[in-house]
Order: sequence, then C-alpha cells, then structure tokens
Amino acid sequence: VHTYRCFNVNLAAAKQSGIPYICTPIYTFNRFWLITHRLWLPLIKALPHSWTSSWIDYLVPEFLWNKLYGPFRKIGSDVFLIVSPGHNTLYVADPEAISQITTRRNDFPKPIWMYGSVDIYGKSVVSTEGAMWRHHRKITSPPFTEKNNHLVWQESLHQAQSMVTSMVSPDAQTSSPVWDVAAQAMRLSLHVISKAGFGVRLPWPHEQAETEVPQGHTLSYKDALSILLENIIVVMLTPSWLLGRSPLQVHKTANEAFIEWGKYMRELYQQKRTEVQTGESREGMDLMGALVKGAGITSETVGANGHADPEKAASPSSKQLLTDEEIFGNAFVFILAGHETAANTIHFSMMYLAMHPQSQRRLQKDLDDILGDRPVSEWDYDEDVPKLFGSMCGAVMNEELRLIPPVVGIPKTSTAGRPQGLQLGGKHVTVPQDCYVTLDTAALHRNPKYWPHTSEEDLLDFRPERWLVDSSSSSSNKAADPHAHNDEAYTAEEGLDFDGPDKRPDTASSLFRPAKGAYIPFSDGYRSCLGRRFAQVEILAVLAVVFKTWSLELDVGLTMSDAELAEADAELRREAWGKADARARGLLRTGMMTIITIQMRKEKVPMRFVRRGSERFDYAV
Ligand code: HEM
Repeated sequence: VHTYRCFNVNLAAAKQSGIPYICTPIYTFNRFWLITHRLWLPLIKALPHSWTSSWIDYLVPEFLWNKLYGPFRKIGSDVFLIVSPGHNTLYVADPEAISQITTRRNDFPKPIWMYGSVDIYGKSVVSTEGAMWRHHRKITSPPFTEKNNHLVWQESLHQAQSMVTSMVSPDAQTSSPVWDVAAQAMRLSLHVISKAGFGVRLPWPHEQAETEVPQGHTLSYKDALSILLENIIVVMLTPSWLLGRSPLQVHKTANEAFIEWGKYMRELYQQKRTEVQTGESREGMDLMGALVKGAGITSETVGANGHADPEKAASPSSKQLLTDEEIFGNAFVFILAGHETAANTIHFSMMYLAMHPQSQRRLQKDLDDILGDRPVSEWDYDEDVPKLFGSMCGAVMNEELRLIPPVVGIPKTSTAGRPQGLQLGGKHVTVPQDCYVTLDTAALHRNPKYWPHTSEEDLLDFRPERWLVDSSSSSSNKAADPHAHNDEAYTAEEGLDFDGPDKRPDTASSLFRPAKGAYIPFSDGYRSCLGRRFAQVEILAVLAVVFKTWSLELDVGLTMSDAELAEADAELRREAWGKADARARGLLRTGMMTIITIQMRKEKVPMRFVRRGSERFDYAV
C-alpha cells in the first residue's frame, strides 16, 4: 500500500510538471535492486513484452551507457522524467536545461549522501554542499593555477616516457601485445598526481631498486596507495568497525592499506605543518601544504597531542578552518578524482587511435609540426601546450571525452518542498520537489542537434576531425592560435574565482566550440571540476610523448600469429584487423561498467606499439 501510494504521489507530480515521463514499477538505483537486479530481470523479461516494453530497459543500472541518446529520441524530448515508487528522476540531455541547473547551485544541489562513501578519511570539497562546500572550495582552489600546471606538464612528460619504456624497449621496432594499457595509464596518472600534488615521486617497476619500507610502516607508500586504490570499493562499502575486525583476507588487506596510507598522509601533514609554522615555503603545487595553510593552521589551533584540535578548530575565535580529518579527506579525493578520470581518457584515446589509423597519422603530423625534432626535454609549456590544445591533439582529447565522459551521469537534486521551474525553448516546466536529476553526459554528447555529424553512425563514432573547424589546417594556423597568448580559455587564473564558476571554456577557440551546456565532461558551473586544466595538460603531454615516436595498432593475435601475419596477403591481413576492430567496438558497447568512473571491465583490448614508419595496418576506416 505504501509503495502504491508513493508511486501515485510521484505520478501526480510528474503529470503537473509539463515534462514527458515514463513509469517504472521499481526505482533502479534502490540499493536492494542494484545488488539483486540480475536475479529478477530474467523473471520480468518472461512477462508478456507488451506489459514491460516501455520501462524494462530503464531497470538496468547501466542504461545510461547502454541506451545513450536512444530514450530521448524515442520520447521526443531532451528532458524526461522516470516515475517510480521510490523516486522521480529527471534525465537531461538539453544544454539550456543543463546551463540553468549547473548555475542555480542552491536550487539544484548535489545529493551529497551519494558521496558519503568517498569520505573514508573525512569530508571534502567533493562531498559537501552549501556553506561547507564554499569553505572547502576556497581552501582547495589556490594550488590549481597556471603556474602549477607547468609542474603537471613536466611530470606528465617524465611519467609518459617511463610508461612507454615499461611497455616497449626504446630500441625495438615493435612491442609484444600489451594487454594492460588501462592499468599502465592508471599507474601513470597516479604517479603524476602523487608527484605534482604531493611531492612524492613513485617509481615504475623497471626503475625500482629494492622497495624500502620505512620504520613504523608495514607497507611502502607506493604499495599502500596502490593496494588502497585497488580495494577502494571494499573500503568504501564496508563499515569501518567491520573493516578492522573482519577475519576475511580481503578486508585485512584493504584495512592495512587504508591505515598505512593514512599514516603516510599524517606524516606529510606533520611535516607541512612544521614548515608552515616555521615560515618555510615550497615551490610547486604542494596540495598538502596548501591545505595546511588554507586551513589556517597555527600554533594556536594545535591541541596538546600535537594534532589539530577539533574543538578549537570549531570555535568561532579559532583560526583552524579545516579539521585534520577534512585535510586528509581532501588529500584523498584529489588522488581519487585526479587519477582514474585522466587515466581513462588516456587509455581510451590510445585505443580509439589504434582503431583509427588515419586519425593517428593526422595527429602525428600535427605533433611533428608543433614539436619538430626537439627532444622531450626541450618541449616547453608556454610555447607548446596552447598549440597542442588547439591542434589534433586537443581534438583527440575532446572527442574521447565526448564519447566516454568518465562520469556518465552527473547527479543533482531538487530539494524536498521546493519544486523548481525551468525555461525550455520558451516553455516553462516544473521539476518536482525532491526529484533526482541526472545530467546524462553520454546522451548529451550524442545529441544530434548540437554536434557536427555526417550521419547517425558518425555521431556515435570516434572522429576527432569533427573538432577541426578549418579542416584544411589543424596545426599550420597555430601560430595564430589565441591560446598561445591571451585567449580567455587559457589565460592564467582568469575565471578561477573560488566561489564563482570557472568560466573558461572547455575547448580551444581554434576548435569547434559546442553550444553552452552541450559539452560537460568536467561538469559545468559552480561545481565543475577543479582539476580540469591539470587533467588536460596531463593528457596532452602523454598523447604527445607516445605518438611523437610510436604508432599504436590493434593486436590481431587472437586471429593470427605473427608468423601467419608475415605470410598473409593484404586481404587476410585486413580481415584479421577487421576482427580485432570489431571486437574492440563490441567491448566498447557491451563491456563497460561504472563503479567510480566508467571503464572497460569485461575484457581487454590488446595493442602494440610500432615505431613510426613501420606500421603494419594503415587502413582508412
Ligand atoms: C579527464 C579528467 C577529469 C574529468 C573528466 C573530471 C570530471 C569531473 C566531474 C564530472 C566533476 C563533477 C562531479 C560531480 O558533480 O559529481 C568533477 C569534480 C571534481 N574534480 Fe574532476 N575530472 C577530471 C580530473 C580531475 C583532476 C586531475 C582533479 C584533481 C587533481 C580533479 C578534481 C576534482 C574535484 C576536487 C572535483 C570536485 C569539485 C567541487 O565539487 O567543487 N578532477 N570532475
């Protein structure tokens, strides 16, 4: 009876909203359903098709990725509601609506209860709202400057070279099949944030001598961090009282890494606090230093035990603006938010380029034009990054983020008791109170009204050339690229006002500029990504290092051995490549799953590094 009543209340609100709606009998993101839906779905599918056809697709938690723009096309509207007994949810692939939602921060706040699981060390800029969020954002924003992006650039160049060396020997013509490009990209990205943000340089296995475990620790910093991140879902989902007591090995491993990394953070924090108190200041991004300074730590706010005293910190007269836990909470989310997203972009860019040799050749031409024969040590942030940003390199990054934005559904909400109006194409609609809102990036980025495309299929495919507005030249006109000097998109600090939205556009002005609200891989408005420039610089650096020297090819080993390939005629080679390409495309459609971000989780796509000029498959596809 309760379920039926709730459903009726939600349905009545949807009817009054003026927004098209679909009814489902179950709330898809109900925890019980999330865990058990695979048991029930076959039973529901056995019911007559005519009963279930209008809603069954929406009961699969991955439907945002599975269906892309399909539901919006079917309903004939770029916003629609799903009405269920548990909740009403608004799905949005309309730029006008997105601009309103992301700029009306108080009307459409983040549902922060969804982020509770990232608070394993404490609250942070990601998991707070309202005045508390402003406070965190004010303290965490200062290190994200253009000046510090120089550091990100240098470290990314270094780490990208190490990554390539870990996969292919510098004097080889071609690598063995590399199955774990995703894992290597993850490692690279973790190393970049660790060094640029926290001053700790992590070694690659081939660079590593004996790993020393410092006194007082049971794991090295590197192992503590990587084991923690490998087991992050276990840590997030297990109550802390259980994690430390559970006899299960998985809990013991996760707990050890959790405690160890916490200890390392505490040591770094102590060191920074001493530096701050003695007036030492460090060059560089120094995220922990910025957190300590921003938190207003002084001798007054330190308790008898040597740590920040939460009571003193909370007192209005105190200068301690963040508690110890909040400092650790922020340090942790920088690592978490800062590595997986960028790593996915690097991995999928490499994979898409391996599937599109012609785009790869064009990228390499641009890299040659921009970087010439200069060694990596002479690549210059001020000179080269703006050109890369406005060239095929930027286009590849933008196109990858269009197709696979790491966050495929950015969550917002309308609060209880406060229905919210929206203007859509001159029409007024009402988002019901207490309604979840999903900014459906996977659909928005394929909305045919806002993207240059030649066919429906083209819009779904990777074609970075769509970003090159003047297709006759992607790098040749870069001397005139305003990013090189004072373009609004790349001027130091401009628009990075801590409590206003970052107003700088996501893409270079020499490339296609999507309509406002039509391209939001980094979200938009006040709660947009703090690390956007950091990530973009890292991704451009890695793509430049890899593709300046190497080409990437899909490995055809699942169809043909190297010996067979050497003997094969052109037709057989093409057939083998076609099978590898079809397998990669299939996995991109059906092998993806979101845990924190969307990744290919079912199987992997093997690739090979081939020295430029020795490519074996150079098909126009
Ligand atoms: C390609 C890389 C990246 C993408 C696509 C990305 C995307 C996003 C998105 C969509 C959000 C909004 C999430 C939400 O509202 O729930 C976000 C927030 C955030 N990101 Fe990123 N991100 C990337 C890299 C980074 C990096 C490198 C860092 C830090 C070094 C970072 C730090 C943050 C932080 C701190 C927030 C929270 C901002 C706030 O709520 O005020 N991100 N990011």
